[in-house]
Amino acid sequence: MPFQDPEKLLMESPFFWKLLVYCSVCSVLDMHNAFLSASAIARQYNLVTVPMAKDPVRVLVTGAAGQIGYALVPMIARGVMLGPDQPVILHMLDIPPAAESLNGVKMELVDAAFPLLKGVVATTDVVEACTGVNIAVMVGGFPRKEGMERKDVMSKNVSIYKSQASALEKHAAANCKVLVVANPANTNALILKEFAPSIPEKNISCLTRLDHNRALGQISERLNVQVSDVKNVIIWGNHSSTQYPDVNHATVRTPAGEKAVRELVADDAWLNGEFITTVQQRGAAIIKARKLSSALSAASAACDHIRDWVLGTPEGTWVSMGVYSDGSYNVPAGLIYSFPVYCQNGEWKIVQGLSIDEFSRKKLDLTAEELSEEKALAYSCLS
Ligand SMILES: NC(=O)c1ccc[n+]([C@@H]2O[C@H](COP(=O)([O-])OP(=O)(O)OC[C@H]3O[C@@H](n4cnc5c(N)ncnc54)[C@H](O)[C@@H]3O)[C@@H](O)[C@H]2O)c1
Ligand SMILES: O=C(O)C[C@H](O)C(=O)O
Repeated sequence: MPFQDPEKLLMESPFFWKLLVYCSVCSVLDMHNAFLSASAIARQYNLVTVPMAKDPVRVLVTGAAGQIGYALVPMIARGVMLGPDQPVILHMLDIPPAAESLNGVKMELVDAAFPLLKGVVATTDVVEACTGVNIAVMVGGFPRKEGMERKDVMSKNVSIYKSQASALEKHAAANCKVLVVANPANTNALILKEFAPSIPEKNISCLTRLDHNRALGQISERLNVQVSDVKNVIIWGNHSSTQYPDVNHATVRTPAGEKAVRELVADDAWLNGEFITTVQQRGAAIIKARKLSSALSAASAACDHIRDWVLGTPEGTWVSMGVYSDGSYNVPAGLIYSFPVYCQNGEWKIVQGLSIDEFSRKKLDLTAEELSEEKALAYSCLS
């Protein structure tokens, strides 16, 4: 049932008004007490059906003054992430040089008068930001600048994720779900996991849903079908140019039933070549076109990721999430690697038993190797 304001529902009930008049008389025209008495009686005796309002969920967005943050926070406040009946309290963290801009975002959130938004914490204090949060979307990080080596950017970001891991571990709500967006997303998530040992590994993930959605988009354009009719692509591995977008199990809903993407595209050269490189390089193509990295699609994918994780994936549909490898599909355990997952009751499970051909095997191994190298580099930066 959609969320309805209980007080408004009470006011709309003719019976409530009769009761109110009666209680007013009894309270000798003390209307405030009369209202409280009438609503208490009405609720106690179930005279009016009033749905229970949900408690707000606290959602942390780090790097909230940045460009993904600016696209993401209104989506969360509108119910795109957790549903149209779920009130939220936004916790927004950024660093002191961005404090004024962060405050501007807070002002805009107030001005937008989102009915689901029950509070905003805008802070540069990591402890205040993390306190009591149920969901943490980690977007904050140091962008790569001209002349910087890969190791320099890795070094800055893994130190941020090491310190924010401790703050989340100590101050977030029990069972807080964490999504790392900032690059290198898989390795930042791994560092967060390693330095927050009391957060269960099943609660830490990284964003590869943007790549998954990009793959759906490419197939939909190629076949000229609705993107919502395409499903079960897979992104394996790293959110980098070694990721493997795999369509071997993907299908399209057609008037004649579900058909395999490979059969409909009927062009293996395209599927094994240009399709893969287009998805792998899409982030770079956006940077080239916009002179900025993707933001609205990244924010939308972050909402998709959390929504499916919390509310479940549709029957027969899987999505891609960067999660802690348990050795499934012979991917080395101990990496944060993107797998196909089903979600139910707030938990993800890796889809098992999919066939992996020789072409795919090489691609799964290549991206795993890159992740192992990143892990070693991250540890060398921290030591
Ligand atoms: N995984 C994905 O699919 C995906 C997609 C797009 C972008 N990204 C990555 O997301 C990150 C954010 O992108 P953006 O375009 O919003 O960048 P941005 O530079 O616009 O914003 C980053 C924000 O993080 C803040 N920040 C820096 N250090 C911080 C810290 N220690 N704590 C809190 N905040 C901090 C900065 O002040 C800034 O406001 C980048 O690393 C980008 O590469 C990932
Ligand atoms: O920020 C980037 O390097 C690209 C980003 O991860 C993306 O996939 O759009």
